[in-house]
Amino acid sequence: MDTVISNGGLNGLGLKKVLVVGAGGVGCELLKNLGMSGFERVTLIDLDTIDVSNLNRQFLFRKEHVGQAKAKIAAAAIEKMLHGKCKVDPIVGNIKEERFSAKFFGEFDVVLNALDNLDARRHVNRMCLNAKVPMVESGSTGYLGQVTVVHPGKTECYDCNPAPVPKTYAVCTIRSTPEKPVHCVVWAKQLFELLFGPEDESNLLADLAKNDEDAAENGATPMAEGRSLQWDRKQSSEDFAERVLKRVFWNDVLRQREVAEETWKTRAPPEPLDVLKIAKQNADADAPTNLLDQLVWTKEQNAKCIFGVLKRFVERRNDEIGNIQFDKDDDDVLAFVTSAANLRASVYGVELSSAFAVKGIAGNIIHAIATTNAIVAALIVLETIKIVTIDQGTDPKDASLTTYVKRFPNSTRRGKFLVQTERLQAPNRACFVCSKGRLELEIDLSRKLQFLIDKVVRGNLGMINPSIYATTAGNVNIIYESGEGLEPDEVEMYESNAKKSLSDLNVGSGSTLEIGDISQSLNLSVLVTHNPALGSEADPVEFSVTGSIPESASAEAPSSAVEEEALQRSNGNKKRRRKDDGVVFVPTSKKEKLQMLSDMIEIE
Ligand SMILES: Nc1ncnc2c1ncn2[C@@H]1O[C@H](COP(=O)(O)OP(=O)(O)OP(=O)(O)O)[C@@H](O)[C@H]1O
Ligand SMILES: [Zn+2]
Repeated sequence: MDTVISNGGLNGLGLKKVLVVGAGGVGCELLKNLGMSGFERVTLIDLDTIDVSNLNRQFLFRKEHVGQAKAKIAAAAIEKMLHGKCKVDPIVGNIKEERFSAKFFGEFDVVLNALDNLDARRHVNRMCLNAKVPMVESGSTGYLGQVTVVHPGKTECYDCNPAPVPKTYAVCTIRSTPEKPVHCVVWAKQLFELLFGPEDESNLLADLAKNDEDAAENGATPMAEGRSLQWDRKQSSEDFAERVLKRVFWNDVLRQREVAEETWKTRAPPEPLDVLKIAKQNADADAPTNLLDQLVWTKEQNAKCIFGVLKRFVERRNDEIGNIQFDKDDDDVLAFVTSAANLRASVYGVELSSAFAVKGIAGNIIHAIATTNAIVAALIVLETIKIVTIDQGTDPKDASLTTYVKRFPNSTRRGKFLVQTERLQAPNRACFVCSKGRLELEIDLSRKLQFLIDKVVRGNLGMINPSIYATTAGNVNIIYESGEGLEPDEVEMYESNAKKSLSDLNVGSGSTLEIGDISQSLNLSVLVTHNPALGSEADPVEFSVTGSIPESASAEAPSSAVEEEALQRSNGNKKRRRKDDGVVFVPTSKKEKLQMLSDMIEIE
């Protein structure tokens, strides 16, 4: 430790200001490497507290730190380890908060991502582009790892390659012909969201709730359309549990046997289960309590578990019902999803799974491997040193690299390698983030504005506080705004708009949406095409977004001078400037890349 050089250190690394985002598996390794390499001025942001499950690989944390802020404990551990030579400034917070503005990012020489989710990565990418600060991006998933560098305006940004779409399943497989545990887990998650989550018209089981003939039969008042399986406030917890169980494991299974008669000629038909009877008859079979061992529960245990947990939601968490998000770390949620998936599996003759396995499938988890994290963190530091010591005038494409850590060595003429490098590419001229590319959106216009906001604008485009202007036949309409500074009547108006369909808001085929997020300094032009077939059983893809090169972009390079201010406020009046509607070119497809980001790995 005493070998650390001070006074700016070797190559002046000690004077460089580094921002590290994330103090998890990769972050802990990275902080140690930075300190040991001679970096002395590090700012560290993490929003989370230390969990017992972090201790096996996040080696800066000890048992006594559980429950405390990661950023603070990691900073203190590094300072102690390096006798105060490396000063780590901890910030407990979400990097997406507005206080972390482009000015904040601009104070650093380099930003290092050690994150575990796509949203935060995309946001940091945008902030670094705005602040013109180089960023090192990383990912680690099981045996696979990836490190790459973004030099704003000079190399590809994080959004230049469209994110892989998470695996979706044909609605009918989930709804009526599950064959694998994963199909049952996806179904159970959907059922959970239907019963306890926010209203979502794209829930795969929405129709299950609609034909609720037995709601009336059981004396329950049918709720709003599509929600009749939900808890009716007048209902006891036991009645609610009975109704749900009878509905999904008995009545609906009988219906599936009739409806899909053809299917059962080639495979065994589903067998309805009287879950309530099983749960009550086996009063002495223990309901499972340990969710993390790898035992597979029996049918009886699953029955007891689901009956218990359904009642528990009503008895203890009724004020949250309608707003509970799926969370793999919420024990009630995991107990529900495991037992529901396993009972479904029993009905369809699919093998049952342990809660541990279900947690992995439902949360898309691939267990972290400390060695991969260590390799990734080492690569991040190598790229960082190159960035901060690079000679002015050197093309960053000649210095920085993308590196993949692979599970199996690939053979090359020079031998077999577990680590493979690739040159950085120039920005994708159709990228809507760094090159002002135009976007085309195909969507069913009977969808609600809320769907557009949640799935397209926040989900697909990665915006946080969007504003949306629609232009149809030359008329401009402000249909949505969010973020701070809105008047109460505006908030009310936009909430009411969110419930309307896009066509009711005058958005038609050929309309242009100008979608902006001031916090990300991002404004986009999106050309809309109506496609009523999207999101149907035959075509489960709910919408499609494709990038294109705007006609106005210069042939040589994307220019930040093309920057437009589509959304501008002045004197309380909203004014806007519009970019020409250019002819749209579809870009040639980008080279195939290994997709290793931890949260996007396919389940199968
Ligand atoms: N928006 C964000 N702002 C700040 N920190 C974030 C943000 N999103 C994620 N992080 C932090 O990034 C780190 C990622 O680390 P890692 O992948 O090891 O995840 P983990 O939550 O510690 O472990 P696991 O998910 O494997 O249980 C976490 O500490 C997490 O709190
Ligand atoms: Zn880009």
